[in-house]
Order: sequence, then structure tokens, then C-alpha cells
Amino acid sequence: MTYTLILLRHGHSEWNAKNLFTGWVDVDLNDQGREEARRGGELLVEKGYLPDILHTSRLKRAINTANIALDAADRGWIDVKRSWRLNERHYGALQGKDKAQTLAEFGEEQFMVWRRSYDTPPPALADDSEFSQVGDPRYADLGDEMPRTECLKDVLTRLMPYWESEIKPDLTAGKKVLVTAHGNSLRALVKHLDGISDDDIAGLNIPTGIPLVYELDENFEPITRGGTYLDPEAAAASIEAVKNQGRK
Ligand SMILES: O=C(O)[C@@H](CO)OP(=O)(O)O
Repeated sequence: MTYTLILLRHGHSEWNAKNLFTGWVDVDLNDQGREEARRGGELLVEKGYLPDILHTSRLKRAINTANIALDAADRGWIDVKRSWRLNERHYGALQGKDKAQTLAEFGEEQFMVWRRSYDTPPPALADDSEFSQVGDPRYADLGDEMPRTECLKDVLTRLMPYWESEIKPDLTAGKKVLVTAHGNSLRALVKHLDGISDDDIAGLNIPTGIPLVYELDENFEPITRGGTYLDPEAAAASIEAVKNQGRK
């Protein structure tokens, strides 16, 4: 018995284009992102990976990526589950800040610790900031779990209960599961699936809009470590672009 899990990072957003830290700010896709999502859906058809169920975050760039991709695959009718546990990493006080300016102000080392270290979160975001999500009705059910900042380790901690209680049961039921989420929530999931060390995860980046397929064995371990991108060339180019954000 093998299980099929398809991971899809949302396409380019308005803030990816502006080079701003985004996190939980609910920014929409731009034209490039919508096109990436459509192409992602076409790839699902071309390579024969039609999902049976969708799991998304509660952020519109992931929701709209899924809608566009599934529409392109004539699969808009499948069941959907949404969870804040798939949201992007909360970027704390960096939300809304320019990546290039942050790099110039704090230097390469601190910039990369905030972006890619496993267990050092950025400073917390004040509740009265225009970029805070405190008081947003979509997170009314979170109570004390509402983050003000997160490192990747925090993301993994809040993601794992959802993986166990919602995604794994769908896989066990024999469904092809599509997860549309974010650069850092997918890095956390991939870290878990591939058993990547706390140090090595710093070097892993997820491209926008390109489906990444994991075939998992009965113990939910990848048959091919790292999974398979449905368009490997486009994935390699996009990974470079993500890596170099803030450096233009
Ligand atoms: O700004 C963000 O929320 C993330 C994803 O776009 O950026 P980074 O790749 O720098 O973690």
C-alpha cells in the first residue's frame, strides 16, 4: 500500500513581488501567481495526479491557488478542509517589512537567522500593529494559541496535530491528498517527512506553484526522499529565486 501526497506552495503574491515579509498577512496572488496556479493544475492533469481531497491554510493566497489549480484540472468539486495549522509561519515584527531593507539594516547573519534558522523566532509583533491578526474573526477559535511570532520549530509543533488527525486519515482512506500552503509551513512538513536535521532544513526552499509529489509507504515514509517535482526545471529556477530574496 502506498499513499499519494501532493504539496503545492501558493503562486507569487503581491508581497512576494514587492519583496516584503508576509507571514500571516492575508495578501492575494498577483497575475504571475494566478498563472503559476493554473499551470500547477495543468501539471496535475498531465502527470496523472488528480487529487481527491484538498487541505489548505486559511490564507487567500493558498485558497486561491488551490481554486485556480483545481479548476484547471476540472477538480473544483473535491472536498476541502482548511486549517490555521497550515498557515505560513507568523513572521512576528518582520511582517510588512522590506526584505532588502531588513538585510541592509541587520546584516546577512541576522537576516538569515530570522529567515531560515530552525528555532530562533523574530521579535514578537505588537497586537496594535497594522500587520497583526489579533482580533481577526477567522482566528477566533485559536485562543491562547494565537501566535505573535514563530520560528520553524513552532510551525512544526502546531502542524503535527493536523498531520496526524486530518491528513494521515485521508491518506489511509486511499485518497490522493492535495495540500496547498506556504513556503515555511511546507518546509516544516517536508522536514518531518524526509527526516531533515534542524541544521540542514535551513538550506531547503520550496518553489512557488509547482506540485511536489510524495509517494509514502505504509509507515508514511517517502519512497523517494525529497519527493518529485512535476516540473523539475521550473522548480530549480524558482528555488534559486526564493533563496535570493532580499538580495536584488
Ligand atoms: O515572507 C514570507 O512569509 C515568506 C514566504 O514568502 O518569506 P521567506 O521565504 O523569506 O521565509
